[in-house]
Amino acid sequence: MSHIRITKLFSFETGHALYGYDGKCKNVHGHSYKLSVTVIGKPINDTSNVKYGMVIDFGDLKKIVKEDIVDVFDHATVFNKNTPHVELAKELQDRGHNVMLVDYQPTSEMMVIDFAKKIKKRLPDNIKLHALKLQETDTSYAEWYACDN
Ligand SMILES: Nc1nc2c(c(=O)[nH]1)N=C([C@H](O)[C@H](O)COP(=O)(O)OP(=O)(O)OP(=O)(O)O)CN2
Ligand SMILES: [Zn+2]
Repeated sequence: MSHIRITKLFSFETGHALYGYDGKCKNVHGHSYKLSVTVIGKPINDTSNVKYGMVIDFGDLKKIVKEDIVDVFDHATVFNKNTPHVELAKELQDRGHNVMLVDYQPTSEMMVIDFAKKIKKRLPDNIKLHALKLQETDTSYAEWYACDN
C-alpha cells in the first residue's frame, strides 16, 4: 500500500511580543495564525476497520491539534518567560487575561518547532508528522519538515 500524506488546516488568534527585537514586533500585537498539519502513513487496509481507507481520521487529527495547540494558543498572549516580559505577563494574568509563558522567543520559527514536538508526541506509531506550515501574516510563514530534522 502506498504512503499518503494528508493535511488539515487550523486557525487561531494569538497575541505576542518579541522582547529585544529591533522592529515593530517588539510591541504587543496579534496575528490570525493559520497552521497546516501534514502527516504521512498508509491507508488502513482492513475492510472490517471502521477507519478503512484512512491514514488517520481527519477528526482524530483535529482532536490532537485542537487539544494541544489551538485551544491553548487561541485568544492567549504569548510571552518569552526568560525575559522581563514575565512581569507584564504576571500583571495581565492577575487581571484575568489569558497569558501563555513559553521557554522561547515566540517567532513563527520557534512556535512551529514547539508545535512539531507536541504533535509528534500524540500521533500513533504508524503515523508520522511530515510537515507543518505556520502562517503569521498573508505574506510570512515558517515551515517545519521531518526530512530537515
Ligand atoms: N523570521 C521572522 N521574522 C519576523 C517574525 C517571525 O516570527 N520570524 N515576526 C515578526 C512579527 O511578529 C510581525 O508581526 C510579522 O512580520 P512581517 O511579516 O514583517 O509583518 P508586516 O505586517 O510588516 O508584513 P508585510 O506583509 O511585509 O507588510 C517580524 N519578523
Ligand atoms: Zn507578530
